[in-house]
Amino acid sequence: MQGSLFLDGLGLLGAALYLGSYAGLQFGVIRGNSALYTILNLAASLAVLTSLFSQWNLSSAVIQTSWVVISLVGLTRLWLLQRRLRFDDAEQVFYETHLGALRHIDARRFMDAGEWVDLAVGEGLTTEGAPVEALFFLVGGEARVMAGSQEVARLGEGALIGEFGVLTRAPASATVEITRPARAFRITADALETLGDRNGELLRQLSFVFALSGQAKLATSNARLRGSSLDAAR
Ligand SMILES: Nc1ncnc2c1ncn2[C@@H]1O[C@@H]2COP(=O)(O)O[C@H]2[C@H]1O
Repeated sequence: MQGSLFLDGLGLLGAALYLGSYAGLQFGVIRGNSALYTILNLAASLAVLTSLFSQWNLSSAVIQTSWVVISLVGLTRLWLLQRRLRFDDAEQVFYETHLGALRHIDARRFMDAGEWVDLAVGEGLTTEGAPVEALFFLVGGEARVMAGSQEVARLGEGALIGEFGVLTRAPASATVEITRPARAFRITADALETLGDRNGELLRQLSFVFALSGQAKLATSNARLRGSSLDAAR
């Protein structure tokens, strides 16, 4: 008798969980593709399924068992997706420095289309006047930026290199060469083009990211020029 009371209670709890999750979905409190929604449905179906042991009903058992299986498949799919979207430490730095405005999945696609490379001192990343073949993102190390024979900047951790020309394949505005061993994310102009053909929104976001980086560099260069012309005038 007590056991049957317990099972009835469990059945009612299951019903409450079903109704609560459905109401949450309809009222916009819970998202249908969230883990929470699936977990509530899993708990509801397990509770109702267990409660059937007090009063067996085959069709209800079939529904609840199917609900449990579908929920478990859904949760496994969500877990696999989350795992795939995870960034390692270097990727996380890249994401936080430049790619925060991108959807997680698009940042993942972008990074999957490139590779991480170790760059030795003397290695050239761009050659002034030659088409930009790849974009680099530096993690550590250092590179110098040469316009003709003049050094115009030094770039280190967090810098993008090649962002002006990589999408348009314009001639590089400067020659960039590694001066301290660096680890870098590298994505070729070809890979970016393929990515952009498939995903126009990602291309638009990347253009924005590259423009922001270029703007910051221009502002730094202008400030330096302003400083040196003031020095010259004194
Ligand atoms: N004044 C500058 N300061 C910092 N970086 C620069 C400067 N001029 C050129 N660069 C970098 O050198 C790269 C050469 O290729 P891009 O012109 O595509 O993009 C350029 C920038 O990433």
